[in-house]
Amino acid sequence: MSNPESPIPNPGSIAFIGGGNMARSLIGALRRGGTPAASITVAEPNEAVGRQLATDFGVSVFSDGIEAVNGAGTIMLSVKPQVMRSVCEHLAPALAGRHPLILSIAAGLRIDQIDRWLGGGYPVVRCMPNTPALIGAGASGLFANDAVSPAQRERAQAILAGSGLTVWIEREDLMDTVTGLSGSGPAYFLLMIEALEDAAVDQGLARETARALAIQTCLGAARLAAEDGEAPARLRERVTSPGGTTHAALQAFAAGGLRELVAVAVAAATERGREMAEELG
Ligand SMILES: NC(=O)C1=CN([C@@H]2O[C@H](COP(=O)(O)OP(=O)(O)OC[C@H]3O[C@@H](n4cnc5c(N)ncnc54)[C@H](O)[C@@H]3O)[C@@H](O)[C@H]2O)C=CC1
Ligand SMILES: O=C(O)[C@@H]1CCC=N1
Repeated sequence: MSNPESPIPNPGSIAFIGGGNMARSLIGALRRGGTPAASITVAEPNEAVGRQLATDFGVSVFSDGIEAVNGAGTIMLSVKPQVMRSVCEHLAPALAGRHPLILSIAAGLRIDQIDRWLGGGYPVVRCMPNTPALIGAGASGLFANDAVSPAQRERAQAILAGSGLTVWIEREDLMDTVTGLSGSGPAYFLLMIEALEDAAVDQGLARETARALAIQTCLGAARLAAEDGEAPARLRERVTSPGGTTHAALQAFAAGGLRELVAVAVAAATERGREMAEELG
């Protein structure tokens, strides 16, 4: 495991195929970490999106992937899962002679699918980042196939580490679990912030005040869990006076089956990743 404070070795020349939200976050992190703009190319068919990337990060943007991958040592596949097959099949002839390192951040898609669509025999690292990557507070799981060399593992990790925590996952099927946990996870905590805010507003607190308190409470709890060294359950006990207010709230959560509901939600996200992979062949 590495944390965001780890030094970021120069990851070399990298081509992003798809310059949307996640790619933008990862490119921003690479640039902030000192990767020169000249080492980054992007294929992005949406002109406005591409122009903004070029303006903000100084990177070269092409409308066609073939131009973007020319000479790149690492290819980051950052398109939606639904277009990944056609994107890979389009790139295959241009990559066949040199087999560069392939990274994919697509939810669900398995390494064997991506490798097959590219023509086979590629070193592929499947990665699952999340949106807090935008501010360097992301969390990524990574899994490499056997064709990935130790140096390529380091390179893959360096590319993701600029945007936050990186963790190597021991089995590829668990990457769907990572997707259901941390890939989709920012949405769960944001939903909790929304719900807390709404509950307090219903009781009469001003929305602005409720939002500020809810956000800071989420941030504070996360920082405590990250920095204190105690397990989250112990930290929760410290908040919970016997017969007090927190106890009353936690009892309400338990009566509503919160833990079970969270397990069902994570399982639904995990399963959806697997289904998407099946649907896309
Ligand atoms: N949004 C999230 O929270 C996370 C997303 N992911 C994965 O990241 C990938 C990208 O997701 P987002 O950035 O959210 O989507 P997005 O829709 O913002 O970005 C995808 C980009 O690909 C471009 N594109 C479409 N066809 C293309 C082609 N043929 N060649 C090059 N570019 C093309 C689109 O114009 C778009 O800008 C997905 O596979 C998703 O599963 C992974 C982790 C978290
Ligand atoms: O919802 C999705 O499919 C993507 C993958 C993880 C987060 N967003």
